[in-house]
Amino acid sequence: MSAILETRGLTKTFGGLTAVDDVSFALQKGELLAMIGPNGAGKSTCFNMLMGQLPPTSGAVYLDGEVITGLGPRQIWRRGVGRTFQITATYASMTVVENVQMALLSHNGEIFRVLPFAHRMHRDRALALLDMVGMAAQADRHCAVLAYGDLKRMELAIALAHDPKLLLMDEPTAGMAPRERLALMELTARIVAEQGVSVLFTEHDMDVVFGHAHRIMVLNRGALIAEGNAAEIRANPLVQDVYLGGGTVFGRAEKTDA
Ligand SMILES: Nc1ncnc2c1ncn2[C@@H]1O[C@H](COP(=O)(O)OP(=O)(O)OP(=O)(O)O)[C@@H](O)[C@H]1O
Repeated sequence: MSAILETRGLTKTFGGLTAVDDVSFALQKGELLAMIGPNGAGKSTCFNMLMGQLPPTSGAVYLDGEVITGLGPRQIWRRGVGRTFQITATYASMTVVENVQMALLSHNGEIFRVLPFAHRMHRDRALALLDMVGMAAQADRHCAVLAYGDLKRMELAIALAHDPKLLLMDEPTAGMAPRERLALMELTARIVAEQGVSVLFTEHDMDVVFGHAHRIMVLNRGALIAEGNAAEIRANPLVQDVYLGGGTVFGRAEKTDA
């Protein structure tokens, strides 16, 4: 395996606060890597630096071995990094398939050139992507009437329309019911396995993390304090300390495994 994404000494300070503190990690190709940590640990700040929304104070980010530190979000996106957000952003007035078609048009740089014919373009590819996320049957429904879990699946299809080699998912299951969360992560794991996309995600639901991540990193107060597989992370005394009374957090996940 080789690294698709790597950070070295990534650091972000806001005034006197070090939100991300000298974080170095590597995400291997085809890996589903989770970044966890309590509120304020620095996960979103880290994501924002990876995606070019925030310049690091120091340190470097490499995509497929090339430095991308300092590039803007659009340049990084063009290099094959997709992102899903905590709050889903879609065109509510369009149908499901039209939203994915728009993403395909944007990916191909065709948006303005072909707007009058947009509804006809890339429909087959859009339907194939919707099929991949289990949404083909809802293709012609309007987004405004979709259940939240379905919107999240559509958002995944939109992210995949850009054919990303790396997908950054910031709390992909936020706002979902527990069973829906596991289903979305199961779907993500399947896409990782079948499409060869690499994924880095942040998540508060430990069942989701321990159920599906290949590897887990733990941030606390900006610093990377542990890294390993589910068993190693559960057994790590530092991690248990961070998740005070950690019995609650990790206990739930253990029950799922049993
Ligand atoms: N733009 C900013 N200006 C000042 N401080 C910030 C800014 N963004 C984040 N912070 C601070 O940096 C720290 C890390 O925040 P961040 O949002 O990255 O944590 P997080 O792990 O994503 O938290 P959560 O799980 O609650 O989303 C926090 O103390 C936060 O208050």
